[in-house]
Amino acid sequence: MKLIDKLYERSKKNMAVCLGLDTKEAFLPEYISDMDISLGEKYFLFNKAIIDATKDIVACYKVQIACYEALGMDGLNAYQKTLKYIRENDGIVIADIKRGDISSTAAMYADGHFKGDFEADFITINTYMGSDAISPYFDYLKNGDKGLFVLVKTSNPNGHQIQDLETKEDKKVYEIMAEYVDKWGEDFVGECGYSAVGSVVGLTYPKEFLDVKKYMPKAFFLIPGYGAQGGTGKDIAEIFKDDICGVVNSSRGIISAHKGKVEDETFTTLTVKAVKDMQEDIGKWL
Ligand SMILES: O=c1ccn([C@@H]2O[C@H](COP(=O)(O)O)[C@@H](O)[C@H]2O)c(=O)[nH]1
Repeated sequence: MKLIDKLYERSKKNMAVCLGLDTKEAFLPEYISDMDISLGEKYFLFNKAIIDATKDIVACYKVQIACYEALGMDGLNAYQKTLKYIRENDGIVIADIKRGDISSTAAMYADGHFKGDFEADFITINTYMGSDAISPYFDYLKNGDKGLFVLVKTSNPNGHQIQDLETKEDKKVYEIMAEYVDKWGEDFVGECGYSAVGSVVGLTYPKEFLDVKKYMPKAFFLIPGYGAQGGTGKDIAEIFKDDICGVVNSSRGIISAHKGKVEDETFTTLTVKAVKDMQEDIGKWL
């Protein structure tokens, strides 16, 4: 089975929940904070406990590399161990690395994140530098066991400054990007009808989401913006009207759910509850 088909199946089974491991010191339960080990080692113990508790109820995990890079080598060690642990447990992992560069450098990013120490299943990329920033990844997509999520319309408040500009073709910049995503994905479509070249579109702009979807009917979506950024299950209803065409990420909303409430080994009961609440919130509108 191709990776995109596996992600699609898991998304349908687990109500599209993508659990974001944006691990930060402030989110650690006290029993881990108090340990006499490095911060990176604490991050991994925290992530491992969350993965063990949620691996059968989420569609996938998204690991935000910035949270680990911020700790230097100690953090990158935790990042590596987290990706490996998810994949060893038959989980699907999206590395949120948002890379984008000239093709000779993009080829190095492809090697760095699709094999070796930092091997992930999907990675996020930024193609606002054009086709050169994506073409080096295509070789890795041919076998059907890797995938990409391309930034199209991001969830942040000021994304409109560039992405919503009108072009001389009477389309917005993000609409042009969506057309490119559709073209780039043509050769990598799975049995489910979606391509391994997917798209990042934020839930914080539900109207624009419906607009952008028309330009790339084969794109599977990575949808950030749920929970901490204000997105809700109601916002996703229209987007998922015909099909569960993506995964919805929540990071802070899930991994900090226990803070100030449960600080011992049982903290993951509140992580699981946060995942189930999110599933219910999405499911009730479908
Ligand atoms: O448009 C985008 C693209 C990526 N992100 C990332 O998703 C998570 C969101 O975290 P929350 O805590 O659920 O808000 C984070 O890693 C972002 O870098 C995004 O938010 N918007």
